[in-house]
Order: sequence, then C-alpha cells, then structure tokens
Amino acid sequence: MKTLTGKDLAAAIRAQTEAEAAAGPQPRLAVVVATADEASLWYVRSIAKAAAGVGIACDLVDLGPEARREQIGETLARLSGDSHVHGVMLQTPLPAGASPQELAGAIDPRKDVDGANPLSLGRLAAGLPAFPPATAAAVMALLDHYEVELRGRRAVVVGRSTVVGKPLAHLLLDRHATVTVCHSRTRDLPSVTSEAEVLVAAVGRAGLIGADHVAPGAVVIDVGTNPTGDGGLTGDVDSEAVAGLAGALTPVPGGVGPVTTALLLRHTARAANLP
Ligand SMILES: NC(=O)C1=CN([C@@H]2O[C@H](COP(=O)(O)OP(=O)(O)OC[C@H]3O[C@@H](n4cnc5c(N)ncnc54)[C@H](OP(=O)(O)O)[C@@H]3O)[C@@H](O)[C@H]2O)C=CC1
Ligand SMILES: Nc1nc(=O)c2c([nH]1)NC[C@@H]1CN(c3ccc(C(=O)N[C@@H](CCC(=O)O)C(=O)O)cc3)C=[N+]21
Repeated sequence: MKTLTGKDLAAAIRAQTEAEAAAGPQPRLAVVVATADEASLWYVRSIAKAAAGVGIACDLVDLGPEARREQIGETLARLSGDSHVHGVMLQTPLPAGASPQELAGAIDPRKDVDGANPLSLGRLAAGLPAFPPATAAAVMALLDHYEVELRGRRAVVVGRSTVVGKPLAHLLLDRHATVTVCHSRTRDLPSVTSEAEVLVAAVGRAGLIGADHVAPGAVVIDVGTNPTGDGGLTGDVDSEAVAGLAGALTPVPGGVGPVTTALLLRHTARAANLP
C-alpha cells in the first residue's frame, strides 16, 4: 500500500503562495473564533504560524465562547467591508444558537477563502468560479498530486457536511467521477463503500472505516481528525485493518491536514490579487 503524505505537497503550495503573496500588496487573513474547543484553537494557531511563514498577515479575532450570534455576524460584516482584509474565515464550532451556514452569509464571497458562504457553495455547484472550502480542495489537490484518475471512476464520500462532504461531491463530479455520498442514515455502509475506487472518509469517528469497507486496490483519503487520549490525532480509517487491502491511503496526521492549511493561504493570496 502506498502512503499519500501531504507534507511535501503542502510545502510546495506554501512556496508558490509565498511568491504570489510577494507579487502584490501584503495579503491579510482574518480568522474569527468563538470557541474554547482545543482542536479548533490548535488549527487557528497553526494557520497563524503558516501565514507568517509565507508573508501573509493574519488577524485572530477571538470573540470568546460566549459570543452572541449578532456579534459574530457584525464582526464578519465589518471585516468583509474592510479593504485591508482580503480573506475572512469563520472557525467552527460556534456557540449554541449560532449557525455557521447562516452567519457565513455575511462574508463577502470574494473574501470567502474557506468557501463557507452558501453563495460560494451554490456557485461551486453551478460550476462558477468560487473558493471551495480548503479541506475539500485539499482532497482534490492530493488526488491530483498523486495522479489518481477520476474520470469515469466510482468515488464514494462518507460525510455530507457543508465544509467537506457536499462541496467535495461537486468537485469530484466536475472531474467526471461517478459520485455517491453516504451519511449517518446510509444503510449497509460497507456495501456502498466497498464499491469505491476512490473512497473519502469525512465523518469524525476514529476507525469507522475498516477492512469490510474497502475494495482491494482502492485509493482511500482520510479527512477525519479525531483526538486520541494521549494528545495525538487519528483518522476515520483503521489504517492497520485496511493496510493489506487499500492501494493507497493518506496518513493522519500528515495527510489532508497540512494541505488544508496551505490551500487556505493560497486562497487568501489569490483573494488579495483579484482584480
Ligand atoms: N483535516 C482537515 O483539514 C479537516 C478535518 N476535518 C475533520 O473531518 C471530520 C468531519 O468533519 P465535518 O464534515 O466538519 O463533520 P460533521 O460532524 O459536520 O459531519 C460528519 C458527517 O458524517 C456523517 N456520519 C456520522 N456518523 C456516521 C456513520 N456512522 N456512518 C456514516 N456517516 C456518518 C454525518 O451524517 P449526518 O449528516 O447524517 O449527520 C455527517 O454528514 C472530523 O473529524 C473533522 O475534525 C474537518 C475539516 C477539516
Ligand atoms: N470553518 C472551518 N474550516 C475548517 O477547515 C476547519 C474548521 N472550521 N474547524 C475545525 C476543522 C479541523 N481542521 C483541521 C485542519 C488541519 C489539521 C492539521 O493540519 N493537522 C495536522 C496534525 C495536527 C496534530 O498533530 O495535532 C495533520 O493532520 O498533520 C487538523 C484539523 C480544519 N477544520
């Protein structure tokens, strides 16, 4: 089985992004946070660090876990109207009563570098230019980097969230894959996933995908990031169980994650260079 790591690809994307960022006015990304979730805060800090590394300014706008919906919406609207800010991202999870889908409507689509505004998803579905969510884009970037053929092949996505599963299904369709999307109400998940030549797991359940879910030779992309008891991270795929079966598998950590962060920065540099 081949291991499809994301580290080198992420480094290449960052190098390209650094050059793009240096070509114009310094890009600026604003990340709005309203959570105490440790994993989420870790991601935000890693974005800030990676941004600094490629010459992108990054403002963390931390509203705290008690932030009210109105306050989050006003913050997003203010940042969208600020000509010094080129990219705006709303980190999830949000406090109870605040819907990310509804609030992200306040992000100017031209600054929507994590594809969170429903308009961006609609444009993506319609085949119009838009920023896809960085995670969905990262899956496509990994498949392209490792030259995985998609045209005419059976792709199964497990998970239908607005951040990963839904946009990814559209991106795969655009590349002429035959796409099936599974979710928590899917009956007999293994019978569906074992038809996949390309299988993407984006659920958030450690080890959900085992040997009976995977066809021999399948390319498996593991988007899941589940905290382990000892402070580490593990994916949705039971990598030991599928190792003798899958043709290729992305590791967690070191797979989709680093590419996601790199692409968020690439989107920001592109947003800053939009005419
Ligand atoms: N590496 C990265 O860059 C990123 C990683 N992630 C990770 O990816 C994972 C998914 O994230 P996200 O999409 O935001 O999660 P959500 O919780 O929003 O969505 C999870 C999806 O999985 C489905 N699901 C839940 N249980 C099952 C099951 N037993 N069988 C089949 N489907 C199931 C849900 O179905 P239903 O719709 O019916 O509830 C839902 O569609 C998480 O681990 C997250 O941390 C997320 C973003 C970025
Ligand atoms: N609006 C929004 N967009 C997101 O994209 C989003 C979000 N909200 N909420 C939280 C999840 C989680 N997420 C991760 C991204 C990168 C890594 C990552 O790079 N992880 C490293 C390792 C980390 C470690 O070892 O602890 C890796 O996989 O190699 C992890 C998790 C993005 N998310």
